[in-house]
Amino acid sequence: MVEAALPKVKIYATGGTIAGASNSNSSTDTTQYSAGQVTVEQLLQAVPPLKDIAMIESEQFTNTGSNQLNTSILLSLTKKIQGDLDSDSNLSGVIVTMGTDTLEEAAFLFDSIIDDERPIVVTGAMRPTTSLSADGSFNLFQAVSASISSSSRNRGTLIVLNDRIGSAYYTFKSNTRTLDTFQALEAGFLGTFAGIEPIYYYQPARATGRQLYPVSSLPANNNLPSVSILYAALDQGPAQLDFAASQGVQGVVIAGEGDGEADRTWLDSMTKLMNRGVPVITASRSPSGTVQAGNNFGNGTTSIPSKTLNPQKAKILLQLQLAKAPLDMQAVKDVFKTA
Ligand SMILES: NC(=O)C[C@H](N)C(=O)O
Repeated sequence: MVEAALPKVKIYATGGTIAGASNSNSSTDTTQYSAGQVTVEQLLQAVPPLKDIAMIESEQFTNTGSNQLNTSILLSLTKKIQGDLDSDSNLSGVIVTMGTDTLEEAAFLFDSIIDDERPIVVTGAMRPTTSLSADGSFNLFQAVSASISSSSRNRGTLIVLNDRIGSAYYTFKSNTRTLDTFQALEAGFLGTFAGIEPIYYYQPARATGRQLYPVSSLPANNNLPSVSILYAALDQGPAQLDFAASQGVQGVVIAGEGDGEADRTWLDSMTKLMNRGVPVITASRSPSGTVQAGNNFGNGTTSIPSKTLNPQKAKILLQLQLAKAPLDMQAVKDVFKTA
């Protein structure tokens, strides 16, 4: 009897706590360790049963904390993933291991660009490899298990940690420490795991607002337009907005109060930027809820509300849109209308 070949997956490892290790060799160190210390080969060796479920190819893409990544590095990774999917019809799915700090916007970027029914599964960990009850190896196993499941297809990029499957569009890091940090408070999770088996609550679907920016719409040099996120708070005047404008920023996202609010004194600076063709998106510093208004600053403001997107995801969307159609304000408004 000929044995059926195992499904083939590709893992790109970029570092993070899932590849982290304590500097003091302490099994209770979950705060002072260094991210990106362990190689992808070592990660795989720590999960022997993986070889029973999938044929794994792996590549050490970077090995760093996710705060050291940038959109240029992530774009080059995204292009590689799209290339792998395009050239290998035997590939069941792709896994990216990374730090959790910027995982939500990295996953959003993959989801916005990669055009394929096969899943991209992004995973990480909250405890380093040297810790008691380190969560990385089981997260990695579940990520591989999700990536080879036919029920994961046509769902875009998935975030898998701590027994849960979330959509890259809505899921965000909600807690600096806890294992259940990734949440999708309003949209809900797409699924869970019964042990290692992914269980989906719904038929495949994409987020309503998801826009596709295929690789062909993106710059060959992987440099996306510069967009700043500015944080609103009491007593915070428009100086940071004026500074960003003086630095030639190409777009601004305001992490506003509540429904995207800021001090009324921001109004002039915002309007000037918009009149110069620099889009100003109003998002919220609140962790969930939509931003609808876009003109709460008084008469005549024309900022663009981020709708369901938090500031860091809105920033990626604006960067992708400005790369595709620079200086096209109407196109930016249209894209955020359905976000
Ligand atoms: N849990 C983590 O992975 C956090 C880490 N600082 C990182 O993002 O690289």
